[in-house]
Formats: sequence, structure tokens, C-alpha cells
Amino acid sequence: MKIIVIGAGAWGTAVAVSAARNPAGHQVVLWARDAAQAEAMDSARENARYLPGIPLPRELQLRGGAPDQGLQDAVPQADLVIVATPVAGLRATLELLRGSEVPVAWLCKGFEAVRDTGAAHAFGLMPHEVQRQAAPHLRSGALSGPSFAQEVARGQPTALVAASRDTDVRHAMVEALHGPTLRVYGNDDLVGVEVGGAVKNVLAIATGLADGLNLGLNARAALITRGLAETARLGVALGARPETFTGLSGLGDLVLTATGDLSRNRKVGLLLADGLSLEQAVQSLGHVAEGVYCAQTVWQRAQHLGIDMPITECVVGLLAGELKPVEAVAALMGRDPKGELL
Ligand SMILES: NC(=O)c1ccc[n+]([C@@H]2O[C@H](COP(=O)([O-])OP(=O)(O)OC[C@H]3O[C@@H](n4cnc5c(N)ncnc54)[C@H](O)[C@@H]3O)[C@@H](O)[C@H]2O)c1
Ligand SMILES: O=P(O)(O)OC[C@H](O)CO
Repeated sequence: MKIIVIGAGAWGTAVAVSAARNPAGHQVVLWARDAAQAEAMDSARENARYLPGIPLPRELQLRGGAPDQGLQDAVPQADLVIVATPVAGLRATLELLRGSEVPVAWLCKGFEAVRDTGAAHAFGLMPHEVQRQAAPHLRSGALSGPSFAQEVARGQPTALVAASRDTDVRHAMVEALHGPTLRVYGNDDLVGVEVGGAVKNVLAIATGLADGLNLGLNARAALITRGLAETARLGVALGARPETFTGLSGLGDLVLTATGDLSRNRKVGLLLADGLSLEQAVQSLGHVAEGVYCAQTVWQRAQHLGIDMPITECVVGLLAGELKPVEAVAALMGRDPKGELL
């Protein structure tokens, strides 16, 4: 296959490396938005800024620059385009691909913040809703699941989920990436996969904070399980199937991100517990932590649908500086008793 990966951050680079190493012998181009970054990666054969220590396979081609500097000409020849920007860059990238017949997969995990577009809709959108506005005829889907870039790039065993309502798009994602160290499962529940991938980032901030405050392992397990319950409540209200939330993009990614110290979202929570401001925490990461940007929009969608998401509500209050950690704990523990399955 001919594969173009747009976005040379940690995850785009890891996925491009993995596809280039696939025994099927794909031709893979990694497209950085900055031509100088592409040149630096090409001469060092490493993405020193976003994925240091991982040699780029000889077969992987590095390109970069504005889309009119070759990207738009290359797309029609591709069999799959993978968009690896953060959610904030998804709309603009999909607008470039509007009209293309090539299957497109996005890797970002979050909901679009209203401020990204200035659009008049009342709340932030899920990635597939952004696609419907930006490139309505695109054949597309999401690639998600528990996957730290560093581990995928090192070839450590990983399982992903390829979500699309279009069977051919699911197959293109599986064909591009399924291999000896990467299992890619198909799922047609795009809403469920996107909700799981977005909300786990918010919940990982909560567990990072709880762990940083030494609230204990019981608290962490409670946040993960009750966090999954509120994720599923929102997802089902948005049209997802409940069983998706026990799958790779639900339970799988939540456990990984909430407990794995490679997570940037978890790190934000740990840094906030250390007393850093949100701005300092985000600055010190050097990478995107989508939970910071999508907590508010997840909460807006939940409110709009009348869905109770108490942990997300606390994270929103904490990130906005309206709630102190001790107040958040008191708010969660002080809720009225209720049935577990409600
Ligand atoms: N890193 C991981 O382990 C991992 C795994 C799975 C999914 N993801 C998701 O993939 C997405 C990208 O994450 P990452 O780890 O590569 O981030 P990163 O911070 O390592 O890199 C971000 C990349 O996006 C580019 N970028 C930033 N803002 C942009 C914009 N507005 N438009 C276009 N490009 C922009 C940057 O130049 C950089 O190349 C996120 O949504 C993240 O949640 C990451
Ligand atoms: O580092 P995080 O918190 O953005 O998480 C990375 C991946 O989404 C884990 O699956």
C-alpha cells in the first residue's frame, strides 16, 4: 500500500515507523507541517523533537511543508491517508482532503473545542462530526486503542481498534497496520470508539492527580471504574453501543492512560498535584495532552444530554482553577449514595 501520514508528532511518527516496518512492504511517507523538521529528521534518521531514540527505518520517506508543496499532489496516489495531528489540527487537515476518494483515518483522541473554529454550534464536536462538516464525502474512520507511541515504535506488542462504518475503510486501516507486533481489530461503532478515546484523557488527569496526592490504590481503582461508567453513559446517549466501552478504546485505553506513567494526561494530573499551575504543567510536557482541551467540551455535551459525569465535572473545575483538589475529593465522596448500575 501507499500510505501518507500527516503530522510528525510522537504518534504520527510511531505509526509511520510501524507501517514502514510492516512485512507487507508498504511505501510510507511521513509528512511534517514544517519542511525544516522533515529535513532534520531525514538527515538524523530520527524525530529528535517528538520521538527521540527511535531510528527511522530506511524505507520511511520524510517530507514536509505547506500542503501545496507536494502533499495535495501526493494524496490521490495513496491507498490510505492517516491524519496524526491533535484534534485542534483535524478540521484544517480534513478540509485539505475534501473531495478526495482515498480512505482517511484519524488518530486524534478528543472532542474539538468550540474555540478551535469559532463556529456557532453550542458545543465541541467529536472527530467524525468535524469530518461531516469539513469534508462530508470523505470515506473515513478512527484508529484508536491503548497505545503509547514509544512502545509501538519499539515494536512492543500492541492492540488497536480501527473504527469506521465503512467496511473498506476498516479494511484499509487493518491492511496498513496489522502485523507481527500490532493487532488491529475492526469495529463499526465509531461513536463509541471516539468517546472512549476522548474521555479517558480527562479521567487520566483525575487519576494522575489522585496518585500525586497519595489518595491510594483504592481511590485509583474507584476513579477508573466509575470513570468508565460515566464514559459509557455519555457514549450510549450519543449513540454508541455499551459493549464498546469494555473494549480496547474503552476499558483498554482508560487503564493504560490512567495508570501508565508514559501518559501525558496522567502527567498533567501528577504535576498539578505537585503544585504546578496548569500552564506550567502543559509547558513542561512538550507534547499535547488532549484531556486539557477536551474536558470542557465533554462536559458540555454531557450537560446538553442531561448525563451525570461527576469526575469529568471535577476535572473541569480543577483545570479552570475553580476547584481545589481537596474540594474535588470532598465533592466526589460527598455525593448521595446510588445504585452501581444507575
Ligand atoms: N503519543 C501517543 O502515545 C498517542 C497515542 C495514541 C493517540 N495519540 C493522539 O494522537 C494525537 C497526536 O498526538 P502526538 O502524541 O503525536 O502529539 P505530539 O504533541 O507529540 O505532536 C503533535 C504534532 O502535531 C503538530 N500540531 C500541533 N498542533 C497542530 C495543528 N493545530 N495543526 C496541525 N498540526 C499540529 C505538531 O507540530 C506535532 O507534529 C493526539 O490527539 C493524541 O491524543 C497519541
Ligand atoms: O500520553 P497520552 O495521555 O496522550 O495517551 C497516549 C495514548 O492515547 C494512550 O493510548
